[in-house]
Amino acid sequence: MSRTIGVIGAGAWGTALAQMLASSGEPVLLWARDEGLADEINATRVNGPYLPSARLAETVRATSDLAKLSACDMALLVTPAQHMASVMAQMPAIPRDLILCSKGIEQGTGAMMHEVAHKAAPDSEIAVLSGPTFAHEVAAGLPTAVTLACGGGEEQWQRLAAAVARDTFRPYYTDDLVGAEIGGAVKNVLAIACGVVDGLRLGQNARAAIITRGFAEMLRFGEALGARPETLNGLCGLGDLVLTCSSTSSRNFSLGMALGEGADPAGLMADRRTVAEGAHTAPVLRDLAAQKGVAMPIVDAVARLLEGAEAQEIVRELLARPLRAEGAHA
Ligand SMILES: NC(=O)C1=CN([C@@H]2O[C@H](COP(=O)(O)OP(=O)(O)OC[C@H]3O[C@@H](n4cnc5c(N)ncnc54)[C@H](O)[C@@H]3O)[C@@H](O)[C@H]2O)C=CC1
Ligand SMILES: O=C(CO)COP(=O)(O)O
Repeated sequence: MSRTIGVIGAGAWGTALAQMLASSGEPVLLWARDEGLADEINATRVNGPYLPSARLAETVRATSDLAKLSACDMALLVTPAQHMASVMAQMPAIPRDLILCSKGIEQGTGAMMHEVAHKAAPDSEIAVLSGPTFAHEVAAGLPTAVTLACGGGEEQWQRLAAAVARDTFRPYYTDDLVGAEIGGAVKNVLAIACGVVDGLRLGQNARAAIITRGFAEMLRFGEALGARPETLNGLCGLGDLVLTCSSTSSRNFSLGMALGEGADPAGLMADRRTVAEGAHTAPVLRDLAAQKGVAMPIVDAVARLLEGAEAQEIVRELLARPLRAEGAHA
């Protein structure tokens, strides 16, 4: 068994996590799909297409050979949510400890990421790392705190916390995998909604209203799926919601802004190299909420906008909804 930590996915977040882990001198093996990118990272110490701001430590080695990651005893999975299953299926063996870092829900199956991972690797112990974490800040060593949800309970937490905590990277424990995943998946959709508000110049009152009413949607959906409210009140829920709903550094927020400014959704999606997970999560989240009888009007609005509905019309509809008690469940 190699003591090297594996990071599967060399987008912005996988690269930042690799650099954060390597900051203590640890060897880290980073998998990039594209052989040319792996070579470029090894030769220049920079991931130009996805995280140009960071110069990577010498102990980060990139490879495009997934089989090499199978030899690690711990791996962070950092692919876009929709590609996690296909990447895992290509691995000859899956490391025992898996830390899932993607934020989304699988289209077609409606599966959460830990369900996708468990199906592909029933013998692995699964954890979820999620929270307010812009990749470029983590790579720069700026202070960051995350939720580390461990399905294997406190024993796994002791092992993983020791492996991923660093001077400026601080994990907090929970055993609530579902809550940790719902926070990250739902906040991406709400960040799109906040971007739309900005793009339409609807003001900061409206943004605060979307964050608060969106958080109520996240809590309702979480309750229906068995998440604990205190998890969603934490870094992976409220923390990440606040970060991504108020910054153009968020790809989801920026996508929403462009929609609010009148861009064509299909064109926006076709032109992307980076992932805006909320656009993939919105339709599947809307369907899951409907199946569970959970009212999520803001999520529904984002899904319709992405299907081409007119933004001003959606806003009129949201504002015309019946008046109700703030704590009401609908
Ligand atoms: N960038 C950030 O600040 C953060 C991102 N995340 C999450 O991490 C996950 C990955 O996002 P980023 O690293 O930001 O990605 P990115 O947007 O920087 O890069 C896109 C990634 O998708 C990969 N990709 C494209 N098509 C693929 C395919 N068919 N199979 C496998 N991989 C494919 C590309 O190789 C690249 O690594 C997402 O779920 C995101 O929500 C979580 C926290 C922070
Ligand atoms: O998840 C993130 C920060 O916690 C990154 O957000 P975006 O994917 O919207 O850029």
